[in-house]
Amino acid sequence: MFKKLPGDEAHHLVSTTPDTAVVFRPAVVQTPAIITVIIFVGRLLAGAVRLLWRHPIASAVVAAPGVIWTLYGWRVALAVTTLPVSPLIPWAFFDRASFNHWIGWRLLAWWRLVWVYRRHWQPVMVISGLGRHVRGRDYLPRLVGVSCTSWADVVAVKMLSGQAVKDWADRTEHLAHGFGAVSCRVTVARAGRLLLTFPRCDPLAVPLPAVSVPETPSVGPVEVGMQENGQPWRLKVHGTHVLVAGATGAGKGSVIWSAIRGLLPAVRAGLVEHWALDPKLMELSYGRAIFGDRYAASPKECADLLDEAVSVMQERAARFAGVQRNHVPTVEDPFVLVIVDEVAFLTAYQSDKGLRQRITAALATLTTQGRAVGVGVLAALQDPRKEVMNIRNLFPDKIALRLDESEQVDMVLGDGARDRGALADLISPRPEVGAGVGFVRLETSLDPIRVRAAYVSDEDIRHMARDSVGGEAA
Ligand SMILES: Nc1ncnc2c1ncn2[C@@H]1O[C@H](COP(=O)(O)OP(=O)(O)OP(=O)(O)O)[C@@H](O)[C@H]1O
Repeated sequence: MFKKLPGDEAHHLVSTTPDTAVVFRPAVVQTPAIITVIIFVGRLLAGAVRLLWRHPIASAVVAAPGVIWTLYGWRVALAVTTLPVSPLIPWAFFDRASFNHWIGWRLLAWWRLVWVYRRHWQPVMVISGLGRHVRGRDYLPRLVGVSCTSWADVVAVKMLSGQAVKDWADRTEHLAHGFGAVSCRVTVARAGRLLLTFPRCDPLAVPLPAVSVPETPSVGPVEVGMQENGQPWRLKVHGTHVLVAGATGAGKGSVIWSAIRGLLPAVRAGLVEHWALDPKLMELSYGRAIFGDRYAASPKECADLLDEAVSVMQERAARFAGVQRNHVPTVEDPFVLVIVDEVAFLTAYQSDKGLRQRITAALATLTTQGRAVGVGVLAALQDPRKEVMNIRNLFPDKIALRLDESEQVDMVLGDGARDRGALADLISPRPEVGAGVGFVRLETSLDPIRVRAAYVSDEDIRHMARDSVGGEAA
């Protein structure tokens, strides 16, 4: 407590030693011990009443054994406490999934709420700058609740009035480290309410084997890997165009090959055709037999193949005009998926200006007009800068695998994607941990989803090529 001086007096103070701060001596008030004790006991009682009021069931569960012990002895108390819990043990052993669904995750959520989030809430909010300390009072965002899934804690928060989502998105690192997680993602639940996702473990840390080839022909969405929440990652290829961006070794090949693999039954049924452009001669050449004569490697061949795709597109557009607005794959008009490995080889690094312009024009035509007539483009790209790929915005769906620089994340996924947790520049460069890992934005949500593509090995590709040759021969 500081002795208060009226403002006028402070103005008229004259220091006899210039450049020396005026020091106000605090007035010390001795509080009688009895008052301190009364305040302490009062707070204790108020806390106990608040606890009973807020958590009546939990309090009863804890207090009941003590009461029974006192009244009937410890044997009865032990029997009463263990009997209701005993059926849970076999349940947890034999049907872990349903046990976790009904009991396990709720218990864990309660524990994480008490032990991690409520305990650290005040210091983390104040130090990260999300809470305010005004005239001795803390104004903190409200911790609404915690729920747990198999891999993450989801914390519901009510923001302080006047706060913006960006205030939180800018502090994901503070929040993650403050609550002992490796990362934090911010999602808007509704006006003023956020969901913060703190991963507890990483289900994508180990490589995924190739997804088995589907039984029935389908043009997608094709299962190409797994989402962070354990759900399959299904990639839409029909009715869109997809750009896969990632540094060298990021695993672009695994996305492309998983998509090709998932469409194989539809290829055999004649509903899909894969057209491959392989300017690096490394990736797609491995399964060359899958593409038949729709395979091009030299820039001239690539330009010719793209022009052919444009012709197919224009012929269909002329036929469909006024008859149908969307493409339905049939044997007569199959879905054509034009697959381009390292598209910048053809658009930016191509020394022949004439070919470069031809290829860029054909790609731009396909990506602007091909969707509705059943011609899609799936392209891989190492460097997403505009100078390298000036038509990248013509691809409605983009996937950001490991990127070299943080600025590249928003170039691929759109403004604000990195702030919302798409930390593609922090994906591990170790192939076993980070290859095929990336972020996507699904149509239904602005929030980026972390995914991992399944790894289609050389052996898998050999099988696929052999089967497609066998299939054709049959
Ligand atoms: N989904 C995946 N899961 C695990 N490991 C993978 C996966 N995809 C690729 N890898 C490993 O990472 C290595 C690099 O992958 P890949 O060649 O597909 O990357 P890329 O992005 O196509 O690179 P580049 O642009 O240089 O061709 C592969 O040799 C493989 O061992």
